[in-house]
Amino acid sequence: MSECVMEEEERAESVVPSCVSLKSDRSKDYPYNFGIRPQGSPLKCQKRSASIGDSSCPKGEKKRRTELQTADLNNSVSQGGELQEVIEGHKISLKRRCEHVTEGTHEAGSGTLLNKIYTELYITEGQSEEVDTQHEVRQLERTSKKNIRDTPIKCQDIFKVLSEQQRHIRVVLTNGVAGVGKTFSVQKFSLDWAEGLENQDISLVLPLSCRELNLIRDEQHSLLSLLHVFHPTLQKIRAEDLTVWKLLFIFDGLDESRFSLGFNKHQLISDVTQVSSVDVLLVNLIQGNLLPSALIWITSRPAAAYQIPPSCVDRITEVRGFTDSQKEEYFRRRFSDEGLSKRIISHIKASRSLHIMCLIPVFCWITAIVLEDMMTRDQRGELPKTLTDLYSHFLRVQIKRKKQKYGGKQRPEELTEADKELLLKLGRLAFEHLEKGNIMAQFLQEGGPHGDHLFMIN
Ligand SMILES: Nc1ncnc2c1ncn2[C@@H]1O[C@H](COP(=O)(O)OP(=O)(O)OP(=O)(O)O)[C@@H](O)[C@H]1O
Repeated sequence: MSECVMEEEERAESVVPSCVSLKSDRSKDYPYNFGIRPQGSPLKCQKRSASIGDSSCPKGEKKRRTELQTADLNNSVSQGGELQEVIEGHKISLKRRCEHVTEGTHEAGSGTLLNKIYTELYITEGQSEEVDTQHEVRQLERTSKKNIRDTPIKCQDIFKVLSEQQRHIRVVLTNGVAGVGKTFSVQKFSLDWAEGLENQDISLVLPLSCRELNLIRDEQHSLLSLLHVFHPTLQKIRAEDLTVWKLLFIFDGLDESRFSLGFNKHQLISDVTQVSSVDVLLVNLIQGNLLPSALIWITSRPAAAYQIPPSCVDRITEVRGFTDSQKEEYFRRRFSDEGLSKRIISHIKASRSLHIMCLIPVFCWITAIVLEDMMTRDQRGELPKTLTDLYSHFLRVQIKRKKQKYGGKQRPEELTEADKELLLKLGRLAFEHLEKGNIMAQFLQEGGPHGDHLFMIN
């Protein structure tokens, strides 16, 4: 999909690390969030403390030890309670950030509820074999018609052992093309967990966006300090807690990572307090040298997934997008006006290319934005039937929204000379980068009237 999208409020703020906030501009909105179900941490602490005893001790020493054990136990119990609080706080904060997606001109955090618009995705275990070089409409058409022998799997089940042949699933790699819903899946998985609905055997879910990890690429960290940086609510968590709890690390958007993950040659790290470069920490986590019992979920566009050696991966899944009935469900959920959703659905069904492209959720979103605008406000124009039509209208709607949000003297529909110049420059930039084979690039336009703007060719 070649699109040049202006990054603005259209994307939800990344819910991952709040302290290193960078507005996302991948397919659109994102966020994550996590919670925890402490698996009785005080109990585990008690066990650890109680094992200190040694029957071969002399009497005085034994008494002293007993006293020490009791103190340690009390300490652990109170720390366990404190830990529980920290975890609950983290859960609440992540839930808050995960439950909304910010779209349109909504202020960050006040957008649509994820659960209102989230539509079940078609996810399979396994992945398509070949890299497809056909035009994307043909590609998608073939994909949707392909006799898929891979097994459908629900997002919330990706770490579950589903058949007798399967062993423990520690590392899951989820592939999917741009805009197919990988980040939304991460967000939904996290929200369900934070709300206590799914995967409650996991103590702590830790989402880390690869894009945001890039920001500390040149820094040295231990795994513990890295967590503190990206999840400040977990400041009080200690090294030993990480080994006791069942953790899930989620690395979303491997394709955006600028790390070179050297799986063949790297420093071995098994201590969560040992400082190293971030890429070395990631490799050790994925390989299981560091926190061997932690679960790891990596999402990636297919072209970048090769970075993870197959030997490290216990399960590969692929987000395939929406089936035909899920496409309809998406539009029904999105619009409370039933008449409008019916009209949109029948328009999409009548246009072969739009219908095929709506396999990809982000395309459903673009279609929804454009058709809603045209059907409710601008009824004169002919509805777009081709992709070029649709993208042109999308650009127009985005410019209009930007003007509505930031104000301005001219009518929102009108393009100023400056708008036209900017659009032509963006077009030229996109074209030049596509010619160079850069299918994804970000540019920062500094000093704009409303601060910096991030543009992405994607
Ligand atoms: N399950 C879903 N229900 C409703 N809308 C969805 C769903 N999945 C994705 N979308 C829509 O598609 C957009 C893109 O999804 P998402 O960001 O999750 O894609 P992605 O696979 O992570 O893309 P990229 O590889 O570009 O990061 C979302 O912002 C949302 O508008």
